[in-house]
Amino acid sequence: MNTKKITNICCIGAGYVGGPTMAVIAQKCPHIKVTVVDLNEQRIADWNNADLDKLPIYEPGLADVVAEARGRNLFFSTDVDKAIDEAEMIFISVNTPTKTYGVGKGMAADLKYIELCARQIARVSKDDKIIVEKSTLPVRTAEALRTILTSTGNGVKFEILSSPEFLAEGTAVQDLMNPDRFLIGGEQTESGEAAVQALVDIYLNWVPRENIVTTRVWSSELSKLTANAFLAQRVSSINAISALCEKTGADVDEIARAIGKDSRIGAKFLKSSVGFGGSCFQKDILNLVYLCQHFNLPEVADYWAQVVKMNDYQKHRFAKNIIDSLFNTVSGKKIAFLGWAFKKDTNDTRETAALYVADELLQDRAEIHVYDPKVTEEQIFADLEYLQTHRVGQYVEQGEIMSMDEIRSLVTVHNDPYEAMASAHATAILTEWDEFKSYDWQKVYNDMLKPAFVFDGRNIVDKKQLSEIGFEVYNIGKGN
Ligand SMILES: NC(=O)C1=CN([C@@H]2O[C@H](COP(=O)(O)OP(=O)(O)OC[C@H]3O[C@@H](n4cnc5c(N)ncnc54)[C@H](O)[C@@H]3O)[C@@H](O)[C@H]2O)C=CC1
Ligand SMILES: O=C(O)[C@H]1O[C@H](OP(=O)(O)OP(=O)(O)OC[C@H]2O[C@@H](n3ccc(=O)[nH]c3=O)[C@H](O)[C@@H]2O)[C@H](O)[C@@H](O)[C@@H]1O
Repeated sequence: MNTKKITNICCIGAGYVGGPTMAVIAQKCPHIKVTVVDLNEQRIADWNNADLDKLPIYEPGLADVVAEARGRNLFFSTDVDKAIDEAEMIFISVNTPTKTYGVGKGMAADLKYIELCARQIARVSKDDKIIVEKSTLPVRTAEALRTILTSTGNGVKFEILSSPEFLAEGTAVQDLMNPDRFLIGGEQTESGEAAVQALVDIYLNWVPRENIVTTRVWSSELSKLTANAFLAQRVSSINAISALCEKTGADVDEIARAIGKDSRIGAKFLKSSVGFGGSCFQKDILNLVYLCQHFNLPEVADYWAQVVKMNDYQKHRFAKNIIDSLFNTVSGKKIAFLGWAFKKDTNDTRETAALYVADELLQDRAEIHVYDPKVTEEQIFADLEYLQTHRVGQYVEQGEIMSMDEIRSLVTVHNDPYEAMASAHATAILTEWDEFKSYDWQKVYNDMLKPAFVFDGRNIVDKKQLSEIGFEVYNIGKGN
């Protein structure tokens, strides 16, 4: 096995993980050539765009990192074969969505893109390589990769490492620059340990050794699903308490502050909300549930499934509260949406709570006027269209499939938040963008219909101030 220092890396998948991760590696390791490849020509063209505002992913600080490394030792290309051939280490960073068909539909991770990568690497490679699983994968995927990679019989040797990514969107660059830890799982063989060391050496260019954790492969793979399950469970736990707060007059933010002071609990990730979104929490928990079912652990499966159920309930509760408060129907009423992204500081909308809330209101024929500082109109309609063809989840399944013509007649996307809210019956805050806090709420009030409702799904506006202006304000987890 090759134990020399790595000088040429390839990453398959130029998405939210592959792009920022490789940009940071390239910036921190000018001696390593990093090539990020993707089948999606538009995405690669966008990564190569001279105008850094047009990068395919919006992340604070990312444009500066790309500007420094691109063309020096960071390259974006569609020539996957060439990049594989030249690389000593190949990161696989392709998407692993929930299966939408066949065995494990709606639960298991769809590994078809991973398998395609493995087959392509096996076909193209002429010398030994280290393969790094960056994508989030079910435990024991490395075994399947090995079977494919070693099936050619051409004598090329592969070491497979698991190094899952823990970055969060919106803070990707910061998370990559100062990670709590980088994790590497490898085999306990001489060549396995050499491969682990090769990757440790790369991370050591900017991460202290104590923040690089090494484990067995299976532990590393399962750590990623476990971390996301624990994080999502915290959000569902505080959201469950928010429902009880609303019935009892307790304040969920005060509770979060009180319990967060306990160092065993910790203060982070206790922000009650309209529900978690994003491409990973739900997908990874469903994957975990599927694995537990597969290994005949139904009690464990049920335990984790409840985290997703609670999240569906939270989104539903928010939508239902809007309808109930607006005198039991929103038909023909104008509801402004502030925010569409699944969290602030990202243009990513995958599994965003806003989509599910919009769907429930559209079922009742509300007119929705959306403003989001970073999400495009095209993306919002693509999300709504996707939902019509993938009605999965305890509440959306009950909804009827709507035609895109009807949806387009009910949904308007605005570039100006004040226009979105003018003459609205209600404003719903779905994403915690900072700019929403500093709006001229008196002007908003003047322009809205009365009674003017604000449903704050992120608890970011000052309820007292808005109530004094005259708004009817509903928060999450605050007895009204
Ligand atoms: N989005 C996030 O914040 C995080 C995601 N992850 C995990 O990382 C993985 C990737 O996620 P994202 O970057 O969000 O996905 P993404 O969908 O943004 O990017 C994946 C890219 O892979 C490309 N691709 C798929 N098959 C390919 C092939 N055979 N050859 C070349 N390119 C191919 C796609 O065209 C796409 O551009 C997933 O497993 C996800 O669970 C892990 C941590 C954070
Ligand atoms: O595997 C992944 O994809 C990533 O998933 C999450 O990152 P991400 O989904 O980008 O963003 P988070 O900050 O975790 O937020 C997820 C959702 O939970 C919500 N959330 C988060 C925290 C909180 O206290 N309350 C809350 O409602 C957010 O608004 C958002 O909708 C994890 O935080 C990352 O460590 C992980 O790498």
